[in-house]
Amino acid sequence: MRVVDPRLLRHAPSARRFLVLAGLLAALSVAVTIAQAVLFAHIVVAAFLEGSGVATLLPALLAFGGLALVRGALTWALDSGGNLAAQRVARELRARVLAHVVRTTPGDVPTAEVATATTEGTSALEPYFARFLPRLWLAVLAPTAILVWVAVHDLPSALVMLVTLPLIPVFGVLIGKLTQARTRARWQALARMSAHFLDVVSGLTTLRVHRRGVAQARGIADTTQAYRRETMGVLRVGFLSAFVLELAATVGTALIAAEIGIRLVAGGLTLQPALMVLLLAPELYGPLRAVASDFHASADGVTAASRLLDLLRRRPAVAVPEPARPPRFGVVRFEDVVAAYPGRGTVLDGVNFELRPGERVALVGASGAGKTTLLALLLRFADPVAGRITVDGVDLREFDPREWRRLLTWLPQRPRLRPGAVRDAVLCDGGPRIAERLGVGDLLERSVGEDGAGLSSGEVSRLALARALGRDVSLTLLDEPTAHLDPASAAVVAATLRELPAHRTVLAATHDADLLGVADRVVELRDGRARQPQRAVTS
Ligand SMILES: Nc1ncnc2c1ncn2[C@@H]1O[C@H](COP(=O)(O)OP(=O)(O)OP(=O)(O)O)[C@@H](O)[C@H]1O
Repeated sequence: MRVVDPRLLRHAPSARRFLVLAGLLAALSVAVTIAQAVLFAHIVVAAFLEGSGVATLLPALLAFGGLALVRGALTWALDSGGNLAAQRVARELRARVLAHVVRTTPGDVPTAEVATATTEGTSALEPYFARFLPRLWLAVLAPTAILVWVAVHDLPSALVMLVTLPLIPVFGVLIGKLTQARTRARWQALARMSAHFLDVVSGLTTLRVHRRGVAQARGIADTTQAYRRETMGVLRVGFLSAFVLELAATVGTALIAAEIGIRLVAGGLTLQPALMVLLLAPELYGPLRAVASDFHASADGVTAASRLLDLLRRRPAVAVPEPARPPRFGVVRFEDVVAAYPGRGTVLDGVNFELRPGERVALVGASGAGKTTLLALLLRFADPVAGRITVDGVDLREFDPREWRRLLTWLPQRPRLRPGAVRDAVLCDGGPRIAERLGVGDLLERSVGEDGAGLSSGEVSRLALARALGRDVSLTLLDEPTAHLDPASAAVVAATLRELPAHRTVLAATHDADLLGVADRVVELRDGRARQPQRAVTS
């Protein structure tokens, strides 16, 4: 596992800036630490061996106090800078991931995974930035600078330091390997728990109907227990690592103290360098010990970040050329369009047909014939695997899908409303009037919860229809618009379609006789092809 993922630096500019800033602050902090040790040794020797008075030592004492303040300020700056960077990076990554997943095929998004990674995952970045990264810099800079400084002033002590120092990284790596496996297992358990919970909640009605509620509660308890076990495992490794590393650092410092003591007694060393080395010894091991014991925080942060970054690696479902052409509506032509799903094979196998501006076309075909798939291609949820769809001769792939979708409205088979005030969800040019005609006008003052909670599915369908028909756009795509409606409402939909302004083009997948009556043309999908357009049956 890399302690700093280069992709993180690429995708989150705040991470790059913080890494540079943390390096500078850490370098300053190391310089201040060394200066403090030198000053302290000087003050002690001057006061106790040379008998200097307070007046003589005042500048040195003031400088020492000043350095202590600077060191405190640097530690504070590193901490709060880290917290700030973590929040910024979390925001940047969350925005990127969410913007990216909406470009992948709807239904193909691992919802629970995205939810976990962008909430729990991003909060795991906080200890990583606020603690681990600054300490990583200190762990690189402090031992190097202290070793060089001590080597210049007392070579034997530097040699002892050089021999004992690797103890900590060695223990750190051993424990790190254990931490890494444990952390990965913990994240997997968390993702499993979230996905399972989401599945259960979305299927709650079905579970109640089939009296499977209690069994599912047991399932939730089991996945929660598995997550608890993994979390405790990670904590155990964390405590173990803290103990082992503390021991290694203490042994290292003790060896240096013993070596210095012996040479001091034997007269091979004077007090000032001895004191300085003794003061610097804990500073040599300290940052390494801190970074090694924080490895589990880093492992959590790195794992969380790499899960977010992996989501960014998911290829978008549709290609977007740079620069994308601004879309203009016109004649839509399907030219030998082939569509396929992995594991299902070809659904549309050379579809050819034309949709002229202002036409009302009904799309019919047996269940599974590919009507929804054809609408999905027009919506650019996917691109044809062969052939092309053109708008006034321009390949649909030339346009930015988001810009293209601004020219359309779409009523899916299972429509949803944005949670909140119903009026806001349906707010569009003619929406409220159509809602009124469909008998759901009074619902506009109500509010709707997640997934349509608080409204019946028929009410959601009618409100969504009002939204789709009410927006004055070029192309309206309707997928079984009357499937969940009573005959009276279906007749209103047909009448509304008939009254739509002439410039609006409508393509509706339907079997409803009323709607077929409104259509200028009927296109039938059979055996993966669009059959010769027939004249619509006029009502
Ligand atoms: N995401 C998917 N992965 C694999 N196969 C799929 C996927 N979506 C649809 N299919 C398959 O593609 C075929 C066409 O599906 P599609 O939903 O386009 O048909 P449809 O004509 O709209 O059917 P219906 O009238 O029942 O809504 C079906 O056999 C379906 O099982």
